[in-house]
Amino acid sequence: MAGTGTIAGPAPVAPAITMDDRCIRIYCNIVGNLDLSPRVMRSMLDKECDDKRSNETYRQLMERRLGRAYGNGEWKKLASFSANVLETSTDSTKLDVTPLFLLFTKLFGLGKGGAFKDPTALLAKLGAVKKLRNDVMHDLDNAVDAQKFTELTAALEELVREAGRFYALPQADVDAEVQNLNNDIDKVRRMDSQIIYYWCARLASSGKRAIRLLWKAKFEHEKLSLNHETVQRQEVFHALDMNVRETDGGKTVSYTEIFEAREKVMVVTGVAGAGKTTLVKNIVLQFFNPQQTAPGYLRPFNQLIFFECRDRTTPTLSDVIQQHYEELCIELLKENVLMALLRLDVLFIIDGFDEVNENSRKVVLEIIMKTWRSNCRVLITTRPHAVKELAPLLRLNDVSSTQYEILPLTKLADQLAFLRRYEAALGGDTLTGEVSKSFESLSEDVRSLFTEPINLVHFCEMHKHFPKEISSWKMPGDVAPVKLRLYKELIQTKLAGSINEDSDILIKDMFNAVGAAALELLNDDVLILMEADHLVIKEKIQKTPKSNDEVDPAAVLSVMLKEHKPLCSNRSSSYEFKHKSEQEMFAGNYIVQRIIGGYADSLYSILGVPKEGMSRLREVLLYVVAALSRDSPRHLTRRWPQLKEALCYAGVTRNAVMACVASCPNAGMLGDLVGDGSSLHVREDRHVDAAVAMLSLSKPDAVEVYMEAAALRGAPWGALVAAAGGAGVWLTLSSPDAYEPHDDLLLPLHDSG
Ligand SMILES: Nc1ncnc2c1ncn2[C@@H]1O[C@H](COP(=O)(O)OP(=O)(O)OP(=O)(O)O)[C@@H](O)[C@H]1O
Repeated sequence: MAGTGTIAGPAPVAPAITMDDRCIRIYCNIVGNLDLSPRVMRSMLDKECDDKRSNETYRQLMERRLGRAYGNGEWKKLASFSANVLETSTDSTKLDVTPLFLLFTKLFGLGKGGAFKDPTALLAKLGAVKKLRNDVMHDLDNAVDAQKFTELTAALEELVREAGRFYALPQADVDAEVQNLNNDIDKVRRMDSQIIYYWCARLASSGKRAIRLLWKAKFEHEKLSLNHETVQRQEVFHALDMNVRETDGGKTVSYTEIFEAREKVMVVTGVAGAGKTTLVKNIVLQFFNPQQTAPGYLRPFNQLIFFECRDRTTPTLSDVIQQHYEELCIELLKENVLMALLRLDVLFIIDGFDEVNENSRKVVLEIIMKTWRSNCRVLITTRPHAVKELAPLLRLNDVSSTQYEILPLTKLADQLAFLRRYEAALGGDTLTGEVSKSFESLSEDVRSLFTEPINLVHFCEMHKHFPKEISSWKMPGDVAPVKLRLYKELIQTKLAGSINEDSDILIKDMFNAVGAAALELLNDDVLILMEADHLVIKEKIQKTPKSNDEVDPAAVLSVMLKEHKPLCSNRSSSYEFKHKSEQEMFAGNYIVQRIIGGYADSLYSILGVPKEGMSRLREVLLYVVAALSRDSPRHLTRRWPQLKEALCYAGVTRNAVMACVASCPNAGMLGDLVGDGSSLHVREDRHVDAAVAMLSLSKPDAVEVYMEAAALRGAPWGALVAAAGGAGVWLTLSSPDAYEPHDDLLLPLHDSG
């Protein structure tokens, strides 16, 4: 069979052909659609393009007929996935059914030499052949259907005869072509195991089934980062929206719509924890789900290849193929399986381009170079900063792409829906709704810390591990102590395997390195870190005493910082703590460690900021007081005069003082800050206890209580009146029931003076 792509690689030992009838049917359909159809169409194309110059590409021919050149955007829109092959091919040998069909439709639209012939009948016959190709290549049930091959042979004969009419060929020529076609059809029926289409048939027949188990085992479950609990990945999957980067202002689309892009390469970007890997793993699971036929957006693909850029051990694409189709590669050789695969309709997924290394870069490049055919598509995920490295790689290989950005979950309804899935998956039959209820009860400020999926999963984990702390979160800063513990455990997981010793001290030192930088940046009023700042912190982490070469400081930092891709490709990335309160948390933690570590330095020299600039550290100082009161009250007492002064310079508010004391009762000495001659305001029931603690150490002129009667009834109101001593107590009660008696709340005031 001429031009059928006989195997170019080392010939495998010819297998004993014990093909079952099913495989023969698939073989016929594959050869019919991948070989016979294009050959018939190519011979027609040569007639249609008899004016084509030998060194002219099909794009150039179309431009000549159009009378002008296409703009690049116009061309991409017009030629879609076939753009590349049509602008590089000067003959039809590399064109298969999809670009051929497209070419015919466009050429007919352009007309030839002013003459117009109605192509409707011919296009209908071409369309029938193209439809059969897609039916067979996208659905195995059709590929095993012998009737499809019968339909195809009939459709091809009709096409040859219709082309004869359209191009006014002599009847004898048409009959000869039909005879040739029938001879080829007969040859197909006597299967040839030495041609590439045989391997294609084997792949189409058993390839998907062979790797289904591989991916199911790898991806079916998701292990949570902290408690090693697992959830079914597909059960918790939340369909995230995407922003199309190319369109200014950004159109929002669902993740399935990214496959509607005209470009063959789709690049999905997202910050750390935005859900890139989760997205592609779910796509893999959906593709291989044995229970259902693949969802519509995946139906055009016959095979799926998944490659992770963090892989350092797979040097070539054929090795990747070997991992996918181990058994077939033993029999057919990996190079041949790869060659055959590239003839099928394949989706290549490349995950985590930002983690690419010397080896995996070669594989990525091979994928990009070998998938020029219109039947392959490539989905690449990356953190935003690496786009500037990926874009030139694509450009250099003349590949156009569409870029999408995963959108954060900013709406409460979406956040709750996300949490409920995890809660249901973790709670088994006992869904209590506690996690989502607890989240819903948080203030909007606090909730704004949880817009990336990873943070929402952390919330679930914190809820499980530290539920009491969560119920006391009132401000973003409240999340910090619990987060710190969580960060510690996340880094421990990141470092697992790279350190042998107890990681506690190493992590403490790393936190200090990051905290010192966070403090310095706050002092300079800097929230965005430039590449140089990032480098300095990385060096500090590397120099921590228990660190070693195995510890990757960038990986440790990626747990704490989020990265921003520059808009301009010649600029470097910038970084940011996941929230300002987290920067304050790391800075505060560093100060606490310096104080507890027994350093004699004055507070001001630790803070490194003059009194006038102290307001920048307001929240940091409150964090320090709260942390010391929790972890080492004696150090709080010892440092209190300095801290009090700094807090005064920082202009800490009464409300903030009250909130701080409320979350750390040992911090009652903050009452000092309320000062003589002023009054203490109590507006929340949880602050009543705090006010009692503060009054034991300071004596304001008055205590003013503004509260709902029911709330005050549940608080130690009597103790507050007693602690107020000589200070005047001013009580303003509110109640939904105007006639409800409140005599009980007046009782403690009796004899109070
Ligand atoms: N769409 C989603 N549905 C449910 N959970 C998700 C989703 N996306 C992410 N998650 C959760 O967030 C975690 C982090 O997501 P993922 O690893 O996919 O992020 P990423 O963008 O690949 O991050 P990185 O850049 O750090 O590799 C996942 O392990 C999963 O628990």
